Amino acid sequence: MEVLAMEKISKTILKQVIIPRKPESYKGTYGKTLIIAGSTHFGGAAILATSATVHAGAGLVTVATTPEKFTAINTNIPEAMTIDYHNKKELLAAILNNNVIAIGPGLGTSSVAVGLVKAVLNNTKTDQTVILDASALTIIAEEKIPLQTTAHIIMTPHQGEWQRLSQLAIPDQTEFNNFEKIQGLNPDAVLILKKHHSEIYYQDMSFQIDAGNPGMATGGMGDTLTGIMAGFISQFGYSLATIQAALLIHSVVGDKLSKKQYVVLPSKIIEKLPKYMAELSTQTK
Ligand SMILES: NC(=O)C1=CN([C@@H]2O[C@H](COP(=O)(O)OP(=O)(O)OC[C@H]3O[C@@H](n4cnc5c(N)ncnc54)[C@H](OP(=O)(O)O)[C@@H]3O)[C@@H](O)[C@H]2O)[C@@H](O)CC1
Ligand SMILES: Nc1ncnc2c1ncn2[C@@H]1O[C@H](COP(=O)(O)OP(=O)(O)O)[C@@H](O)[C@H]1O
Ligand SMILES: [Mg+2]
Repeated sequence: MEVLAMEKISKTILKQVIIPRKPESYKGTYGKTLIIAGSTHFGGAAILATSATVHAGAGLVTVATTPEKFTAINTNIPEAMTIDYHNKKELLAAILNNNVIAIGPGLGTSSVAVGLVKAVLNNTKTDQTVILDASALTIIAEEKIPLQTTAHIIMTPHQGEWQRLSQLAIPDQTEFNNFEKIQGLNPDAVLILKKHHSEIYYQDMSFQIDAGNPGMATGGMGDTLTGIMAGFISQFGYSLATIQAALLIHSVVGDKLSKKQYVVLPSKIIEKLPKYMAELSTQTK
């Protein structure tokens, strides 16, 4: 039986992580990120994840998607580069060349998508971070693909996706059971379980955010979190603090917007990020 509440993540983490940029820096300083996302019916997920990554501060962002979405992506996020994820050679080069790889938003579960998930898990290594979200998690669950990369792994399921992956019905997704399932998948993987007051499982520690609201129950909200997570790790480096800050800022901005907006749009959270990050980075600690 769970008696103690999980540790809450304090907002001070935001000021610790979001520090002023060094004058001599350049785009390479803030990391290279590859977003593998989108398919015929889910172009918006790729746009939101990519836009969130760019707005969160990743130095160079490439999106691997289906070419029919290039125009939409280039129009919405001209800062991002595009590659065709059907082109195995280009895709492999991109997997090898990026520090952070986020895969899954709007990818669907086609045979092409299955191949993309396998390509990422088979070709990433120690100094990289792989963020597994949405369709990538569904594919891993359905195809029973082992999480065998030596890269850092962050899984970001909602409760339905975690049910598929862990076989735990939602009422059974307790702290104890979740830790046990992570051990079976990959003991080094980080789990971000998205819900009202989302949870982080990191090594043998667990944390919860005390932010977020039902106005955020809007399609594309998780795709946006994936982009923020990718952008933060790319820019601030992989650490527990970076993961906590990315998860928290998404909901803190969501809460700010919900004061005046009944429904919180993912694109509005993205738009607000750079200004809020500037405010945090200049505040005294
Ligand atoms: N604009 C775009 O392009 C968008 C594209 N998107 C892309 O669509 C793809 C499919 O992703 P998905 O999350 O929409 O559907 P899926 O994987 O079938 O999971 C839903 C199942 O889980 C259940 N469920 C239980 N608890 C839940 C919870 N807390 N939160 C959510 N669901 C919960 C739920 O139960 P129900 O709602 O039926 O009660 C249902 O049975 C993926 O690639 C994604 O990136 C979206 O991001 C939207 C915007
Ligand atoms: N009632 C709620 N309270 C707090 N946060 C919520 C609520 N509903 C949704 N969210 C947040 O919105 C996001 C939804 O993610 P997800 O279901 O993956 O969206 P999508 O796949 O449509 O992009 C998560 O970060 C979740 O925590
Ligand atoms: Mg999602």
